[in-house]
Parts: sequence; C-alpha cells; structure tokens
Amino acid sequence: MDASEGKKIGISEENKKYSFAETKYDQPSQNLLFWDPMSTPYHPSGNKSSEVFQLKQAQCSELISPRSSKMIDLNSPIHILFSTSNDILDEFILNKNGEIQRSGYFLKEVVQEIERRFASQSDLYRRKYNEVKFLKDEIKTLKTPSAEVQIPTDRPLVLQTEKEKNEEKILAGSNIRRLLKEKEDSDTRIIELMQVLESTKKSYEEKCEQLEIEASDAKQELEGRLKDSEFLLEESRRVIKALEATLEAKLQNLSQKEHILNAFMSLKFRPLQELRTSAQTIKQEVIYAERKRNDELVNFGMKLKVLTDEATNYHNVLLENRKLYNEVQELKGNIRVYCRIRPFLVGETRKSSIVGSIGENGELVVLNPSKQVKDGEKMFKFNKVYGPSATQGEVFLDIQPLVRSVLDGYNVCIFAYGQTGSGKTYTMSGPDSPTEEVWGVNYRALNDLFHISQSRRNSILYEVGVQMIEIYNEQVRDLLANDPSQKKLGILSSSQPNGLAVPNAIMHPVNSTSDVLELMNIGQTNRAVSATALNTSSSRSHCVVTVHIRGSDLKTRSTLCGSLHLVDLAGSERVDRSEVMGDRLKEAQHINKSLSALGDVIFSLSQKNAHVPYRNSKLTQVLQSSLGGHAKTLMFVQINPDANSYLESLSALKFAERVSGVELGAARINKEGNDVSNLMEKVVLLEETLARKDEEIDHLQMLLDTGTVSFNVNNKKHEKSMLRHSSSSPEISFKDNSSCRSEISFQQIIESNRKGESLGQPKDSGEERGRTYADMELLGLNGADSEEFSSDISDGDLIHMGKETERSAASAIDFSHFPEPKSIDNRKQRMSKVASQIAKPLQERAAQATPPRPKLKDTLKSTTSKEILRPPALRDTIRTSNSKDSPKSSSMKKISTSPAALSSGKMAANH
Ligand SMILES: Nc1ncnc2c1ncn2[C@@H]1O[C@H](COP(=O)(O)OP(=O)(O)OP(=O)(O)O)[C@@H](O)[C@H]1O
Repeated sequence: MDASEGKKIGISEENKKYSFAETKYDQPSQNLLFWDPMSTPYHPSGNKSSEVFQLKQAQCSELISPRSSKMIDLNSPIHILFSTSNDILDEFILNKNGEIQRSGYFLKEVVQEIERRFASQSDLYRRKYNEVKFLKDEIKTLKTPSAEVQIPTDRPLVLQTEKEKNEEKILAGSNIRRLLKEKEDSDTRIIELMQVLESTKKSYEEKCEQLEIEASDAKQELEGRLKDSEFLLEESRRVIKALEATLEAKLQNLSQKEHILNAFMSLKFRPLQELRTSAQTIKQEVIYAERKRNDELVNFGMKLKVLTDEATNYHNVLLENRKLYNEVQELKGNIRVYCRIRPFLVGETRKSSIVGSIGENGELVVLNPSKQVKDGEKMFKFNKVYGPSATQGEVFLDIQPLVRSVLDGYNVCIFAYGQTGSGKTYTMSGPDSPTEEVWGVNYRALNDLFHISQSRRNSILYEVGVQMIEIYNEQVRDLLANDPSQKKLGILSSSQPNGLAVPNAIMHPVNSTSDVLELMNIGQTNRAVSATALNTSSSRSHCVVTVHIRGSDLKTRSTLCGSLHLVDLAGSERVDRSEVMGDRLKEAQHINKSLSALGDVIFSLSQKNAHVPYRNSKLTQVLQSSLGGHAKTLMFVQINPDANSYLESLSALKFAERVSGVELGAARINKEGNDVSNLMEKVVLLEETLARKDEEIDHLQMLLDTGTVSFNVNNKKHEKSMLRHSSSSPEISFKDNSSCRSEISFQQIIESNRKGESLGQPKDSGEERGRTYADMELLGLNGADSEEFSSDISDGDLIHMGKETERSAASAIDFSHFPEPKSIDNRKQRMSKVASQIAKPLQERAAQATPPRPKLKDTLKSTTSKEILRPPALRDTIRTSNSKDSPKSSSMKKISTSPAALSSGKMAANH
C-alpha cells in the first residue's frame, strides 16, 4: 500500500493537508512561515487572518525565527520543530513586551503543527492497525479448513493464485509485524514527545505568566510615569497660563504707560526742545568754563609749584634757622633746658594734671588747677619737653651728642632739678636696681662713652675715670669710698676749666660696662636716701658723678681732655608738705639753702652780673666750672603733673626758664696740641691782655700821680672798703709803701680765711667770703690760686695750693690720677718758656711805667703767669674790674632767699 494514498486508508481530507510532514519534507518553498520581528508590529489579538502579520497559514508551513529572522520550515522533522520552539521560547525571554505576542503566536503555530502531526500519525497508525487486524482475520479465515471449500477444476491455477495470495498475505503479515513494531516505537516516541511537549508547554506557560507579570509591572510603571508626566504637563500648562496672564497684564500696563508717555512726550516736546537748545548753550558754556578752568588749573599748578618750592624752601629755611639758632645758642653757650614730666604714680589722682599741652618745639602749657581754664594757663618754652610716656632711651638719644662731645675735649654738665619726687633720680640713674631698658642718663652716658672710646682706640687712646661724690648737709662725701661718711672732702679750684673739683675723691678707671655698673651700684648704695611724705626713697643729698676723659691722639700726639658732670640734685621741698622733722628737717634746710644758692648763681649769670656768688654753697662751688666755665650745660627740669604740686612745679619751671636764658659763652675744647698755631693763638690773647694791663697800669699811675689813692693797712675797715671799691671809688688811695702792706693784708685775709675767720667779721659768713672774693676779683687777683684758697678755706681740709699752682701752670686739667705722659712734660716746658718770654717785656714795661710800685709789679707778674693758663678769665676779670655793676650786685643780694623763707615754702616766689 502506498503511503501517499491517504484516502484509501481513511485519512480525512482535512488531515491530509497536514500529512505532508512525512511526505513533503523536500518542498520547503511552499510551506514557509515568514516573520520579520523588525518589520512586523505587535498584534495583541494574535488573529491568524490578521493582515498585520501577513501570514496565510494555508500557504505557509514554515516560520522565520523572530530573533534571527531565519526561515522556519513547518515541514521539518519533529526534533527540529522542538528546537525551533525552544529558540522561540529563548527569544521570548530575550524579547520583551511588544514581542511577547508575536513570539507566542509563532510558538502556538509550531505547537499546533506538532499536534497536527501527532494526530495524523496516530490516524495513520490506527489505519495501519485496522489493516493489520483485517489481514490477521483474513489469514485466520484462510488457515481454518472448511468443508464448504471446494476445489475447483482449475485447481492448480486457483491454488497457484491462492498460493500467491497467501504468500502475499504472509508478506503482509511480516509487514504487519514490522509495522506493529514501528507503531510501538512510534508510540513510545509519541509518549516521549508528549512529555517533552508537556514540559515545554508548562515552561512556556510559566514564562508567559512571568512575562505577563513583568508586562503588567512595566505597564503600571509606565502608567505611573504617564500620570506624572500628565500631572507635570498640567502643572506646566497652569504656570504657562498664569505667566500668560501676568504677561498680558504687564503688556497692558506697558501699553498704558506707553500711551501716557507718548502723551507726556507730546506735551513736553516743546519744552524739551527748548531745554535741548539751552542744554546746547550750557554745554558750550561748560566747555568754555572747562577750558578756562584748565587754564586756571595750569596757572594754579604753576603757582602751587612755586608755593611748594617756597614751602620747601621755607621748611629748609626753618631748619636752617633752627640750626643757626642752635648754633647761636651753642656759640652763646646757653644752658639747654629739657623739661620732663613724670607719669602719675600708683595712688595719684590722674584727673588733676597740671599739664595743658606739650608742643613739638618745646612749648609747655601749664594749667593752674584753682583757676578757670584761660586765666590759669601759663606757657613755658624750653629746648625740649618730654611727656609722661617718654622713655629713658628717648631722653638719652637727645642728649647723646652732648655726652659724646666730652670725647672731643668739651666739658659737659647735665643736672636734674625739680621738687622732691618729680623724677630726678629716675632720669639720672633710673629706678632702684634698674634693668638696661630703664637705665638712667648716668649709666647710658658712661656706657656710651666707654663704647665710643673702645671703637676709636685705633686712632685715639682714651682713659676714662669716674668720681662719684655727694653733698650732704653741706659736706662733700666720696660715694665710692669704703665709708663715705668718715671722710670729708675739700673742693678744689672750681675756677679751673678742667680741674678736678674734688681731687681727694677716689677716681676709678673704667674699662668695661660691668665696671660702670659696679661703680654706679656702689655709689647708689652709699647715697643718703630716706623716706618722706612725698617720696618713699627721697635723695637727701646732691649727687655728682664726674667722668674724666683724657684722649691721646696716636697720630698727632695731641691730648684731649673732657669732663662730664652728671648731677642729681636733691629735691626742693616744702617742709610742711614733706612733713619732715629732726635730721630730715635739717637735711631739707640744707638742700633748700644750696638750691637757693644755685638760684642766686643762675640769676647772677642770667643778669650777666660781675659777681656770681658761687661760694655761697658747696653745690655751686662744685658746679662752678660747668655754670661759669666754658662748658656745655644741660638741665633737666623735672615736673610732677599732680595738681597738688602746682606751686612747686610752677616755681621749678620759672627757675628753668631763667636757666635757659643764661649764656655761658661758647664752649671750648680742652686740646693740647703740638702745633704752633695753638701757641700763636695764646700769644695773641696774651698780647691783648698785656695791652689791657698797660691801660690799667696807666690808669693807676694816673691816680697815683693825682695823689688821691690812699691805702691804710692798719685800718681794716678801710682796707675792706678799698678791696670792695678799688676800681670804682675815687677815694681809694694807693701809696708807694703800701703795696707790700697790701700783699701782707691779702695774705692775712687768706690765712685768716684758712683758719675759718674773716678778718674781724663773723666767722664763716658766706656773704663776707663772697664779698672778699668779689674784692679779689675786682683787684684782678682772682686767679686760680686765689679761688682755690678760698675754696679750701671753706672745707676744713687743707690743700696745698703751691703745688696746685704749678700744676695749673702746666696743664689746664688736673689728671693727677692718670699717669702723666711725656708729651705733657715737654709741653709744660715749652709753655713756661713762652710764658717767660711774654712775661719778660711786660715786667720790663711795668718796671719802666711804675718804678715806685714793686709789689704791684710783682702782683702783675704773678697774674701774667696765670694768664697763660686762663687768658679769657683774666680778661673777664679786668673787664669786671673796670665795670661799675654794683647795682646789679645789690639787686642780687635783695633776691637772695633766706633759709627760713625757703623752709616755709617761699622759694618759688623768690625765683
Ligand atoms: N619717667 C618716669 N617713669 C616712671 N616712673 C617714674 C618716672 N619718673 C619718676 N618716676 C617714679 O617716681 C618716683 C619718684 O621719683 P624719684 O625718686 O626719681 O624722684 P626725685 O625727684 O629724685 O625725688 P627726690 O628729690 O625726693 O629724691 C619713683 O618711684 C620713680 O620710680
């Protein structure tokens, strides 16, 4: 039987079309199912007749894999279809959403195909089974011998036919067996396939379910997003609408404004035109004005430049003036006065300051606390004023040049004056146990001098020596001695410009800063200090630190000598305020007395009096060379800003003002050079002096000739009178034989003064001694020796003046404590030679002019020999002897303040 004849074996027509599975394998082109996943859109209904898929199942029995787009042949064997369905399922997994439906559709097609095949197979097998059954029955029938069977005559042929038929049946039976076996195999295979199909279907359904879930999730998410987007869209629309509305309103507003503006423009157009015209005019005017202004600016600039130049010049001129003023001051030798105001101390009321203002150029306005602002103002002017905040360093910086000039051979004196507790010791020494930062002038000056001397040691060899004395209760004590109170010292020739005022005070050589510190500390420790109501450690003495410098120029062999006096005066005080008693009261009285004497000296100097009462106190004697010599002198006037001390401060300021007016004459260098010019200068000076002496001799000769001068040695009163008025009184007589007596009398005065008497006058009367001294000055006999003698008389310690005279004649400075260099000996010899050469003609002339007056001639001779040392002083003396200035002296006496007045606080008024 032919397998292709289906009808014969009962296969329905409908199934026939699917039976090509086994028969039409080789006709793929007619049974292709094509699906292009890229071009075929998703069709959720899965309708077979849908044009979207463009499939016609009747014509297409092959599919194309959606993923690989490969052709699927539905006529393929079952295992290929299964693998295809697996592929499709894989693609299901890979494809998402939109492709699910398509893949499902294809899968469904494949599965239906498989089902169809299984159905046709089972039909086939059923038909074959029926056939086999039919044949079996036939064979059975044949095998059963029947009586009814008749053997025809044509038996052999029939038998042959039957034999053939039986053979065929046997063949068919073997076919049937084979077919049955095949059927069994097929059944087994079908069962396997069914199982595979079942599991595939299951997994497909699961995957479908999962995909559906995912699809629904995705759908939900998409829906959510869609909702969000719609919401945003709605929102945006709303905002747009609102914006449109606002824009609309604004546009309306703008159009309204435009309308108004247009109306306004049209209204203002004319005035605007007018304005424009006037603006044009103004613009032109402005341009013109600008041009004019530029011209003026140029002019102004030029003028300004001229002015600036002039201002600069003016400034320079001011500086020049200042410099010149200083130079004039220097030449005049004015005492420089620096005022220092100390800060308020702990416990003082800061509100009540008497300091109004401090000017840059040394002006100080002081306020009277008991008066109205305007009435109570007083202005003072000094070289410089330091406010309370000024530091020790700043103060020293200003006086440093002065201090250094000592190294150039000048004598310098710096002293601090002021009421008790006003800061004198602070300025001069610093506070108790001072650090380097608050070192006072003493430390800094010594240190500086020492350092400079060190730095110059290659050209000048300096020797620095220090003395430190105090004047306590009118006694001079050596502060560097082991026991200062034991030894009273005498004051030597203060009239010598560079002489040691107190030669017996120990002079310590200084070689280092530590030496300086050590000496200062010893001195400070030895100083008399005690507590008063106004100052817890009030200095009860005047302290004088004297620095002696001698410098030898290594090149020129000349010698420079300078001395620096640093004086911390004891404070003036009102005893009622300082509440002192007993010893303190006595100290205070001595202090006030000596300060009063200083005031008298300053007053005399400021008045340019002939007589200056240096000898009224130890203080003025010690300071004589600084105040009356050719020294550079500086005074610190210390001020306590407290309103309670107003009177004392005012008094100190007035005193300082007077001091600043004192002219000492130009300071002189103490230089002893080898050059002839120095000697020539001195010769010229001596010649001048000689000329003046000649005049004086002539004058005396004239008086002698007229016989009006008388000199009675026995009459002491007359003698005194003569001494006092020798140059002025016409009654003075000078007899020939009286010159010897005169000398005796002079010697007597000295001798008696040495013993502490005053030739019939009350003992130790300062005024008398001053007068005697003045008399000697008036006689032109106030050489160094006389002064030294007078000075020594007042101290109790005898100093041998004969030697001093020699020393004075040899050197302007006494440096007995330094080793004497050879050059000075040579110089001494040369000087005495010059002196004798100069003195000789003078003696001769004097002998010719005044033969009957040998004593006067002798006096003159001795004076001349001293003149070599101090020509200007002698010259001054002669001038003094010729001048008639007794009224000034008397006025000075009137001013002198009594100790009683001082102790009751009236010193200020006297100043
Ligand atoms: N410029 C200053 N800065 C800080 N303190 C100062 C200054 N001047 C003075 N003093 C302080 O004021 C007090 C009094 O000063 P000082 O003892 O120097 O006065 P004085 O004038 O020497 O007094 P006296 O005449 O009684 O000896 C001290 O305690 C001192 O330290």
